[in-house]
Amino acid sequence: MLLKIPQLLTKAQVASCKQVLLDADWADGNITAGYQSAQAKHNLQLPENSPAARQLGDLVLQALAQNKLFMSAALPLKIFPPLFNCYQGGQSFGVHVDNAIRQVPGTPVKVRTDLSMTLFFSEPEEYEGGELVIEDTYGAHSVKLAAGDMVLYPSTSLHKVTPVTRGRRLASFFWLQSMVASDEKRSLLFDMDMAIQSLRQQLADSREIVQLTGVYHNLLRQWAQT
Ligand SMILES: O=C(O)CCC(=O)C(=O)O
Ligand SMILES: [Fe+2]
Repeated sequence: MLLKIPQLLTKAQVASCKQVLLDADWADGNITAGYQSAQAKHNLQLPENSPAARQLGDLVLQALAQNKLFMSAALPLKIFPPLFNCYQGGQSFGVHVDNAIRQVPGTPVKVRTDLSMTLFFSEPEEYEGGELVIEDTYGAHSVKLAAGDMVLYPSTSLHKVTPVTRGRRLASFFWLQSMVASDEKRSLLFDMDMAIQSLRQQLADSREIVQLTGVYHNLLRQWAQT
């Protein structure tokens, strides 16, 4: 599932995050790249355990926890602490696939990457290029969102970031392990949850809605790992 989460952060939150990002010390993006992606990755990144990364990462995690659309679509089990990147002066990230397993730095915790996220901090008009291009069986999808918006996509997809030829593209990127590993099953649960919520707005809680809610939870019970 390729999904936009609009306005995960308010414009005021984006502005204060950007200030922290602009004052931070950046490193070469290859610090977290795997063997294949290191050849393709040309950008800057905040060191994983830098105070700026952890402060902003916590803010992003709090916003995610409060976002119903994200929770319903992702059904998160473990979220990798958000990382932050910057592309400028022609920098890009060639086509790659994200590593299947990532260890949370300084801990024994391993996260299987089911979903990948990019949260945009720069407005589209602030830079030229910098599209996140995600491939699926239907073709290539070019994503460039307003600051504060986030995209969620299956970590199994090949993807790339096109060269930033003007301005600067600041973003947060991270991964999560879902309670439901299968993208297909998770998408079914998401569709069902959206339909039930919409029905509930139109009709009073009828027996049928309660029954459908029961089916949702019974499927989740069968498919989820906790
Ligand atoms: O910058 C982005 O939008 C994506 C970054 C990415 O694909 C990665 O770091 O693996
Ligand atoms: Fe990636």
